[in-house]
Amino acid sequence: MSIGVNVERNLKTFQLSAEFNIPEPGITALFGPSGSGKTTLVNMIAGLVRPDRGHIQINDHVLFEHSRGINLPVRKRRVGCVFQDNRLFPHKSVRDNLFYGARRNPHKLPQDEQQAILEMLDIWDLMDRRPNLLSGGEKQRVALGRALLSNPDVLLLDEPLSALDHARKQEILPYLEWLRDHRKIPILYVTHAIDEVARLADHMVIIDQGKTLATGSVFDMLGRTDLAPLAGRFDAGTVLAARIVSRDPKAEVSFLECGGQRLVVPYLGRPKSNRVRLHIRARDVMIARTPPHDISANNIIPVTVTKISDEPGDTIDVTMCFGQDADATLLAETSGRPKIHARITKWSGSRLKLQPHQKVFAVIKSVTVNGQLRDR
Ligand SMILES: Nc1ncnc2c1ncn2[C@@H]1O[C@H](COP(=O)(O)OP(=O)(O)OP(=O)(O)O)[C@@H](O)[C@H]1O
Repeated sequence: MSIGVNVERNLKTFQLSAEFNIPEPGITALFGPSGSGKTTLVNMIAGLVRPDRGHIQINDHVLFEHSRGINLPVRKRRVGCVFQDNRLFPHKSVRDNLFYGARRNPHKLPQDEQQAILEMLDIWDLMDRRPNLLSGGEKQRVALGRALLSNPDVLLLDEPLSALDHARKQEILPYLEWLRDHRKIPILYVTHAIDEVARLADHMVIIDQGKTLATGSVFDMLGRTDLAPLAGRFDAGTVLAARIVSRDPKAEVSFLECGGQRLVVPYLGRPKSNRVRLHIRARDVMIARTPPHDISANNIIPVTVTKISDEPGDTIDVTMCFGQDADATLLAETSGRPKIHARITKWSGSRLKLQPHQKVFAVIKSVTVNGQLRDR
């Protein structure tokens, strides 16, 4: 499964010219500041806005191709959409909303897959209610169910959680994780929230002022310190893949293994899977020349400095790879050895006399590590 997008559109005060390919299933985060063109792009894929030029393709299914005059209507695109404002029919029951698109769809989902989706979304008790009697989180679950039951080739989620409070977001996120891990369809997920990107996404497309700025794996993109200034929202950090080694419920901590190092994080209470994805913000990482003792921080990782970016401002971004062996820097480039980023003041950097290839220690408080379970 793949999505290929290469489109242009002139909207008088705004020019969109974006190009990206999403090569495999999984969640691709479409990330960018307000007004950068994310919703316009989603609307183009959905068939709600017509590009001036270019093409949009899902696998070998061409949705739009200017040069050949192809512009499929919305109902022929096999695209499922969930918007921030859910757009449920207020006069229809949850059941009728759910099956609205599916009834007229010639590509119906098999009965058992429909059941699996309804089970997963846990909406049996809501079936006869009207949307005005649902909570925000319940409405979004129904909107998600309606999109999935239409058996789409691609799912477009345009800030589906942004109108929800923290508790309701936590209610929906596991459903999105289920989708990511169990449905083999590409999902394009528009969000402003970097913690959602770190938790859910496999790939990232970063868009600014109507242009694609960068695309790549979420591990690479979140570590790109050069993208940090993007509207002040792109809070650079590190996403690491780790494995749960053991847990201590009494001490309320979990012990993980990542790149040959042990990491301690707050207790992860959902041990369904032993894989975990960690998000560590660059500003939460300290650097020490010698291993500190008698310190509350639980994670003191021997690392080697690979890069120091010295940009205007009072901070520097230091990239370090795990390990202090002679060829650590080389291994980080060639064998995917984990890297970690720290943002420290220039003053600290010069005090520590930091330079590339230097052996130092990355110090991370457990509580600043955001750990999320993942099946893969
Ligand atoms: N129909 C239109 N006519 C003219 N300008 C438009 C039209 N639709 C969108 N725009 C402009 O295009 C730009 C991009 O808007 P868009 O809604 O795609 O951004 P966004 O990245 O989704 O923003 P947000 O995160 O705030 O939702 C904005 O400057 C907007 O005013």
